[in-house]
Amino acid sequence: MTSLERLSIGQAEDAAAPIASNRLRRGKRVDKSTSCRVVELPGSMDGGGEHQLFSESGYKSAAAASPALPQWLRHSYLVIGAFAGVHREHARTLEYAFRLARAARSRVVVLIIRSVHDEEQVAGRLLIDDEEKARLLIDAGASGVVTLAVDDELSEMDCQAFVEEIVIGRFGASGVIVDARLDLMLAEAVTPATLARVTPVQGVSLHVVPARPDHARVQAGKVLDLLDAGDVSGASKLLGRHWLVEGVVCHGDKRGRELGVPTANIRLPSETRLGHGVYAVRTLVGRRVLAGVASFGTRPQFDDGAPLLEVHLFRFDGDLYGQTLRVEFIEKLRPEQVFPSIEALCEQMATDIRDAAACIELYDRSVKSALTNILPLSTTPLKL
Ligand SMILES: Cc1cc2nc3c(=O)[nH]c(=O)nc-3n(C[C@H](O)[C@H](O)[C@H](O)COP(=O)(O)O)c2cc1C
Ligand SMILES: Nc1ncnc2c1ncn2[C@@H]1O[C@H](COP(=O)(O)OP(=O)(O)OP(=O)(O)O)[C@@H](O)[C@H]1O
Repeated sequence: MTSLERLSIGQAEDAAAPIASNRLRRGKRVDKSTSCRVVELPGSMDGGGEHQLFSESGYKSAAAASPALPQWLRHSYLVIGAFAGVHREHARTLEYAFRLARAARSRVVVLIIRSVHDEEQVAGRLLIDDEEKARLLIDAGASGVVTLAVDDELSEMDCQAFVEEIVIGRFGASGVIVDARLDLMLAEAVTPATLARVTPVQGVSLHVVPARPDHARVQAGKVLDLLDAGDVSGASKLLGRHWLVEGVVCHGDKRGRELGVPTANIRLPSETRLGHGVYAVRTLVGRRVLAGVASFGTRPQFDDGAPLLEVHLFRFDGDLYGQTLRVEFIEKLRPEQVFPSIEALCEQMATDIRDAAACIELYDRSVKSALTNILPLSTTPLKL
């Protein structure tokens, strides 16, 4: 999703209607309790559009409430996995699928099977939610993303039923691409081995992306440990993109402007494990990406209150209250500290601003010279 605007979220009835418009309806945040949602992404949806995404909270509800997959997405290559965190390991599988699809002049649809473990991680903002995953996968080049949670119906399927009812029945897929370590816990484990037994009989090609050795694999847990330690650049390397958060700007203690550094305050979920400290950030404000410096923590200098993200944007003056910002973390500059005086804190903040500006300038230059595969926030791509 290039504009990174608010996604349009349909409720159950919307889901029954075909998506016919490419207009983004500015809506409320996703109601996670909705049984079935259709998320509409920008792009040409009429006459064989490119971007479509369904997110469903269970197989049964999906089958009952959602429309059949549009004709133009049938006979695609189907990538199946959990996509927890959407990191470079997933990009590798996707890249494989894109190559196959290009050669066959076909498309790639991603089927995300969402696990309970994944949901727990998402709740703590440690991993990204369905909406964010879908944005990344669509940006990376997938034509459709469907998310299914393992409900009673799905969990009772063996591999054959999974292939017959979902891979063929729902998607009409011509090929399936999976990571060698796929292990979906249904009534019978869905793994490359069980798929290999079933798919040839059903006329579906199976492509297994070979596993890399353990030490070379990216695992969501490693990313989380790095975030815990505030090592956001290390986490970015594993993710193949920057870790980011999204939140609404709320009112604070009216100190920022007095200190000469106004900060847009964003409350992150209490479980957020990002290490406290001062970071160089890039922030999406409307359609503009602005460099800035952010402090995440308890402000020991003043109150040691609840952790808060405070973002000071460079070359910006305006009212941000109530706006949704997306903040991308580039580099940690230092830990939160207590200074001998407010003046000393202000001096340090001036240094932080200079350091963050230099850090982001360097980052921008390295992106332009293509030395890094982490591209600008507005495209949030996945790269190998
Ligand atoms: C670049 C930067 C560095 C900061 N460093 C610290 C720090 O080391 N210790 C601290 O207690 N607060 C730190 N803060 C938080 C400020 O104390 C806070 O932004 C200020 O109190 C304004 O709060 P308000 O937005 O609620 O008015 C920092 C803020 C910024 C923007
Ligand atoms: N360059 C900037 N970066 C961040 N916010 C800015 C900037 N310029 C103006 N603002 C506005 O100023 C606000 C932050 O100001 P300040 O830090 O003084 O207030 P606050 O802590 O939110 O307290 P209160 O809302 O109670 O006045 C932001 O929410 C935003 O609306």
